[in-house]
Amino acid sequence: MEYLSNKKFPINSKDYKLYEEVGEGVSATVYRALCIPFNEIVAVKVMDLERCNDNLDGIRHEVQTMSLIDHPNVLRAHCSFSVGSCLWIVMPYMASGSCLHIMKSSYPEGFEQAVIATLLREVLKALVYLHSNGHIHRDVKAGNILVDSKGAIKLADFGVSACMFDAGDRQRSRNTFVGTPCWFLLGPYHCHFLFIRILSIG
Ligand SMILES: Nc1ncnc2c1ncn2[C@@H]1O[C@H](COP(=O)(O)OP(=O)(O)OP(=O)(O)O)[C@@H](O)[C@H]1O
Repeated sequence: MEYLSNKKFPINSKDYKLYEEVGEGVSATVYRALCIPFNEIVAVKVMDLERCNDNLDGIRHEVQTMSLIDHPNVLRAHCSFSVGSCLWIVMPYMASGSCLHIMKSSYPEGFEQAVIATLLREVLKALVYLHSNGHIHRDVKAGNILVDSKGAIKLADFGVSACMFDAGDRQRSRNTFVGTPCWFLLGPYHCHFLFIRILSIG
């Protein structure tokens, strides 16, 4: 089981070698990279803070959440630091990519039921952990369920997550619609169908 370790990842960009791009989101580009002192492959999410100027609070929240979480089914950050106008978030590398990517490349008809059941169990364990610690993910989708080289499943991307104990603006933000259009139109009572749809159609 992988829980918080005392391993201190370096917070200097010179200690990392960026390889190819492995993903691109609305706010960031993700690279496979080498952490040179540990000789360990990691993923580095590079966020251009100038491009996300109006959402610095959200980014701070994402980084804080990713550094504090400690559960085998939730993707955590090893460390984060700024490089010029960018923020680098160093994470474990999830070699098999997202469920969306796996479906698009190998299962265009969607996963088999047994695979869906396994993915569901792992994602639900992540959600139980997050909810019991006061976090709401708010963007559960196939592109945010990542798989590593050994088949371990982790929920990623806390860009629009919220905290149940937040006050002020962030508290109000819990009552707004965020995430990915099409998913948020479904309410919590449709959760079951939502998961089946996430994993069987994409
Ligand atoms: N640790 C990782 N290992 C391997 N690939 C990753 C990792 N983190 C992210 N990716 C890839 O990069 C893509 C984009 O990452 P992420 O969702 O964190 O960016 P984003 O800008 O917040 O995305 P969104 O558009 O969903 O808000 C993911 O869908 C995935 O394919």
